[in-house]
Amino acid sequence: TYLGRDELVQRQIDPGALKSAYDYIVVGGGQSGLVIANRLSEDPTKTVLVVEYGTFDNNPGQVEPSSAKNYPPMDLFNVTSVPQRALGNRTTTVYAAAVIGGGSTINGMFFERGSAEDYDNWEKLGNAGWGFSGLLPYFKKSTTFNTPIDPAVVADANITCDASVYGTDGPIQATYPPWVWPGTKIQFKAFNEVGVLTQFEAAGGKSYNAYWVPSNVDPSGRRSYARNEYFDPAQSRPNLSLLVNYRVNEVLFSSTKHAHSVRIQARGTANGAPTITVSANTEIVLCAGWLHTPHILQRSGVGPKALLTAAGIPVISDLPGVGSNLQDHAPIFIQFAYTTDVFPNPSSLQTNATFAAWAEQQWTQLREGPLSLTTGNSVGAIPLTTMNPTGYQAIISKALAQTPATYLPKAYTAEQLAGFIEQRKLLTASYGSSTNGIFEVPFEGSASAALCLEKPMSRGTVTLNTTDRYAEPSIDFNTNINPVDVDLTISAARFYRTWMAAPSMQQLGPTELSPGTNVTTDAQLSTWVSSGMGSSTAHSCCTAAMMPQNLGGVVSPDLLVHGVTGLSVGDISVIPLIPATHTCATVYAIAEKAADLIKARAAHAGF
Ligand SMILES: Cc1cc2nc3c(=O)[nH]c(=O)nc-3n(C[C@H](O)[C@H](O)[C@H](O)COP(=O)(O)OP(=O)(O)OC[C@H]3O[C@@H](n4cnc5c(N)ncnc54)[C@H](O)[C@@H]3O)c2cc1C
Repeated sequence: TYLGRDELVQRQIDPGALKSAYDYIVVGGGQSGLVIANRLSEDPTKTVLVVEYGTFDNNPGQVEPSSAKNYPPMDLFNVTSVPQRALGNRTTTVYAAAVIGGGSTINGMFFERGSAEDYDNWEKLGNAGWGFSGLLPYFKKSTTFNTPIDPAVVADANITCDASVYGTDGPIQATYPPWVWPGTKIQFKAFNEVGVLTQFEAAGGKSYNAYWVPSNVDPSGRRSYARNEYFDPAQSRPNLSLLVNYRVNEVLFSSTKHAHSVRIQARGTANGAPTITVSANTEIVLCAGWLHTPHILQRSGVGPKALLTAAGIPVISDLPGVGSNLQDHAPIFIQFAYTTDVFPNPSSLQTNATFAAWAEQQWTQLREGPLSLTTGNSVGAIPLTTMNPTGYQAIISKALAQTPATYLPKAYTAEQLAGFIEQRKLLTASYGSSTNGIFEVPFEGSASAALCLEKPMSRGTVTLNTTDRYAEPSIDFNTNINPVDVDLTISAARFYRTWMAAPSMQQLGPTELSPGTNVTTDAQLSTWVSSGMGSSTAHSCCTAAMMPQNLGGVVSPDLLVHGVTGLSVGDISVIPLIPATHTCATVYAIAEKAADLIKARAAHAGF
């Protein structure tokens, strides 16, 4: 159901109704912010204010499956990267949500977790309790898995799942939509033939090889996300307030470096326009996402000293890691066509009017059929040992022989270098592991795919504009700046060809369109990579990393910002090393765990 304007106005607060202080202030009402606000306001004695730059997207279409592939510009910040040196100086697309519910409101609803190794690596970077076993209770707490509504589809496609790895009463609903393109089964079989086995269930820490992935939709196929599952049920709590269309400019600190309030300003007003200061009695929690959490920290005097000084911002905590360590899953589109495709296939919706009409009717009358799909439900997360069995050792040796500073952002300090060297140890171990995906190949019956680099060596930055701190920061992914990332991508492209050459695939008649069969040498493939790769699959993260301060980290394992008190981060920025998975489910788990940590320390302090 959708709220009318009057109801909306009721649950938002007018700036005039703001109190001078709340127990908690959550900065950003995106995906993680709404989870944390819900959990903190479960205690009716605690007051919680959420300040969100965006507003509600009330378009009914935004909860339909078709919204998975259409990202409304009004729900995103209008930003691009700086020219990417290893991508022929192209600027690349940047995704940062600007709407209530954040990324969960607009994302592709591909709802998976990483492998156990992904999270165990976080723990190894100095973060006790953040390994897979520490996070699994929070993955479960955030999610309910519903039995797929069409058992015939499940049986026919042989979708296997183990509901016990999910929760039974978590807010976010997940299931398999009632449709699978027939070609998907052939693609699974072809994967098996080239050494990529099918997982029975990936979400229990086995997200590598080939597997099925549910969509975060409710049993009627509608988007299940932070707004409708975490915010709407809490909206009547008198202790929870939400202020929309306001930007948090800065966090303000006492002389003892305690974060006591935030300064906010109406969206769209000019620099120097009136601001309002609101205080937090207990804690301020930054949930402004990978782009703006570091931006707000930098504006507030928490960040690299040289940068802050250049911007004329007094240094509260010299944390060089704020805004660096940026990672994402860089994609490149590899294009094939099937000359003898099965019917129906994904392009039948465009090429066959009868089928398209049938699909439309299935959807409007029964909410079934191909239009129930979000972004597909199957993926390969291929270990490097499978993609390149004869070459992976050489890639590992090359990575370990590099002088790291050569490829890292210039501003990296000795601490950050030390942190990267720790990350590199773990990354190269992953390159040699048969239980961790290095490249992702999403598939749903189409011949083409986006190959996504899951474990990059390159590191990017988010940097404050020193002459206008309220302008959008400069975003440099540094995609493929480390040549190891190019080697990995070449391995993936060659392996895709191997997959297309598998015996079962031949019934579909695959033919290569791009890069083209004449593009074979490392040099040729490398040119293709530099001209075609993007920087982001909307999984940007890691810009306020949870790592020790002597490794360039920004927050401790309890998510408190190093060097100050009363300030924590609860969003995707805290990830130290990007997991080989789409990030939404992981963000729910982080936010659920963050809320428990925040509650526990308040109880301990007697608040
Ligand atoms: C287009 C898109 C498609 C995606 N597809 C998938 C997918 O299919 N599967 C998957 O698993 N993941 C997907 N993701 C990734 C996933 O949705 C995100 O990683 C996740 O939502 C990030 O959550 P977050 O809480 O860290 O940040 P966000 O949800 O982005 O929340 C940050 C919030 O802070 C607000 N904000 C920013 N600055 C300020 C400020 N100064 N003051 C106040 N508020 C501020 C923003 O408006 C935003 O609402 C996708 C993401 C996008 C953007």
